[in-house]
Amino acid sequence: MSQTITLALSKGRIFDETMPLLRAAGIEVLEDPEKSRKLILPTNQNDVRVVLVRATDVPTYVEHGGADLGVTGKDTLIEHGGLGLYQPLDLNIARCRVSVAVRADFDYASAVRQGSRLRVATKYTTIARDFFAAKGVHVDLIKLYGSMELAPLTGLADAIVDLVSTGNTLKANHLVEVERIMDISSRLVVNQAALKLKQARLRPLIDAFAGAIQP
Ligand SMILES: Nc1ncnc2c1ncn2[C@@H]1O[C@H](COP(=O)(O)OP(=O)(O)OP(=O)(O)O)[C@@H](O)[C@H]1O
Ligand SMILES: O=P(O)(O)OC[C@H]1O[C@H](OP(=O)(O)OP(=O)(O)O)[C@H](O)[C@@H]1O
Repeated sequence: MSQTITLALSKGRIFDETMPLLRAAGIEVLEDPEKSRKLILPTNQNDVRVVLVRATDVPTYVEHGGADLGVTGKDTLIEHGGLGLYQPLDLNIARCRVSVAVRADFDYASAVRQGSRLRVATKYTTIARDFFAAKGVHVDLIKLYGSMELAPLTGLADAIVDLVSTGNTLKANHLVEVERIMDISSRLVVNQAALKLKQARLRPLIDAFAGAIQP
């Protein structure tokens, strides 16, 4: 295993919110991912590079050693399963929640009370399955990869399970949040083999991240 450290990040909020933590570890990314088409970005440290991957692919890259470490949402981590990943830190960034939402004119409480079978569209099938199973609500899950808010508006589903932060997306689509399933933030994930083999470089990095986490 080479001694280069590879950090997997997704463009957008995870990249942006990870930058202050990297700076605390003395690392500056030398190119702006919004301006460059490069997928491997150099840093001011010769032995550290950042690879840009889809948010849902971060755990996969780290699990299989395509990256030594990465930053990923708890939502993504649960859906991935987290197998083979060391998860030393909750970075307290990209905070939001996973919720159930329905059309404002859909009576969710009485559907649940009456034991109706609910059609639920979501990208988060593991979280949704576990949540409704624990409540004893029967659901037909419809897997989507984005724009979940559209599903109740088009008759595809009765409800969605999706991320909510300000609530603006729900509001803009005339949906209401009816249950909060869990709070979400992003975690540092580390390849277990890399942690052993590159300890000398990774430990101080993890410690610097830990020291820079905002409450
Ligand atoms: N509105 C939000 N506010 C705060 N955090 C969020 C919000 N939306 C998503 N997140 C968090 O940021 C992570 C990355 O979200 P992002 O929107 O960048 O990727 P994505 O579009 O969900 O993933 P992919 O491109 O792989 O489908 C999510 O997994 C979640 O933990
Ligand atoms: O409650 P709000 O503050 O409106 O945030 C919630 C929205 O944020 C996320 O989408 P995002 O903006 O990341 O778009 P994307 O999933 O298409 O990347 C999520 O999928 C919701 O749609």
